[in-house]
Amino acid sequence: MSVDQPVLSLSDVDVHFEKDGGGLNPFADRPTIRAVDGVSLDIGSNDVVAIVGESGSGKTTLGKTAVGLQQPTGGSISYRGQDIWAAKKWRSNPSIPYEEIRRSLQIIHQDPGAALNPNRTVMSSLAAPLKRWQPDLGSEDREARILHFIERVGMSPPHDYAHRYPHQLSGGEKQRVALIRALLMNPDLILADEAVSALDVSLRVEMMDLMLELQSEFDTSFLFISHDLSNARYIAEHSGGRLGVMYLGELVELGPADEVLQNPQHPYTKVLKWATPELGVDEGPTEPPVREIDIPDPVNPPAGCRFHTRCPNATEQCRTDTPPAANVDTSGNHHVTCYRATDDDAYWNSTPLDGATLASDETTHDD
Ligand SMILES: Nc1ncnc2c1ncn2[C@@H]1O[C@H](COP(=O)(O)OP(=O)(O)OP(=O)(O)O)[C@@H](O)[C@H]1O
Repeated sequence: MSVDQPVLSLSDVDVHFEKDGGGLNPFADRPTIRAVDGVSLDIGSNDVVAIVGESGSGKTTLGKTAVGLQQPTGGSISYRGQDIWAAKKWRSNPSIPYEEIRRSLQIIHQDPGAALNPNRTVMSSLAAPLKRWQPDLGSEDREARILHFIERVGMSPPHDYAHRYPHQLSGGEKQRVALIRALLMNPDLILADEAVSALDVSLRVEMMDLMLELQSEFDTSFLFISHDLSNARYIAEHSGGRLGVMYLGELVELGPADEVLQNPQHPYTKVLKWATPELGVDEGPTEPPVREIDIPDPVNPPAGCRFHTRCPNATEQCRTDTPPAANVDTSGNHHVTCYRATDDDAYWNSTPLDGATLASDETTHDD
């Protein structure tokens, strides 16, 4: 294993589900939901990636797949060079055992209450996984470590909080306990799936600031998932991380947060930006920059570029061909899956679809 090896490497990952259906005919083909399609993403040490996209775009499925909870139906996913599913099935004598991979990849969910046993105190809930992963740690050291973390996340006095039950904690406090539980495992990466979405708006920034502080204190990588661009932006910008945009199962744009927001290249990223008033875009179109409001069904996504049915700049080429991910900056860090990112493509000679135009709307481009 090389030290330069990414913590996680997703290569051309697909996750397709069979949908219940077919009516009364048991032999009918079941429709396929293409929850994640062709996603490639490397996450390094001490790296932060925030993924944003509308409901149903595949964010949760991608996150679960990244941490080894969902098996991909195509492509591969590896932890420090070890294929996670080969390790899980103990194929080819894994260089990293699956248990080690599971410990290194932790999760905090939107609803931390659901992950806490209502009949256990905070101390007991936090001690259980530590006992499993570090059986040699004496009970006094274990308690001291837990109390230290409780205080570190701002719950003071720690002894008081340690003896509370989940129903005696606020939503923000439960989320802090979930964060401690993840950190106690000394993980390489934490998946935070809509981890602040259920909190009051006033508490969200506080919680995100805490995650950012702990991320840098422990050098833990974060995969942060949110349907809300302002939250995803906050995390990615404040950590100097990357922002990824998902649309109908595909990662359509990925790059440094500033770059993606100030110079969005995918027409869908421009839509998300338009729909996020917190980003301070005062000027620009009053209508969303799309031809169609409705999002297509992921069971039967459009051919070609999946966004072509809504895209204000779609051409015949977008309807029939799938654009490859292109780099749009010289450092090679900003990728976009759109023909418009390339200068010399046949796209520019292709006929615009009904209602579309090749011209950019500069007000949404350069604001
Ligand atoms: N286990 C499953 N079986 C069948 N379909 C699934 C399953 N999990 C997810 N899906 C479908 O896959 C698509 C992507 O779902 P996913 O939850 O990953 O999206 P999301 O972007 O996280 O949305 P949300 O924010 O609403 O959770 C959806 O159409 C969803 O219904």
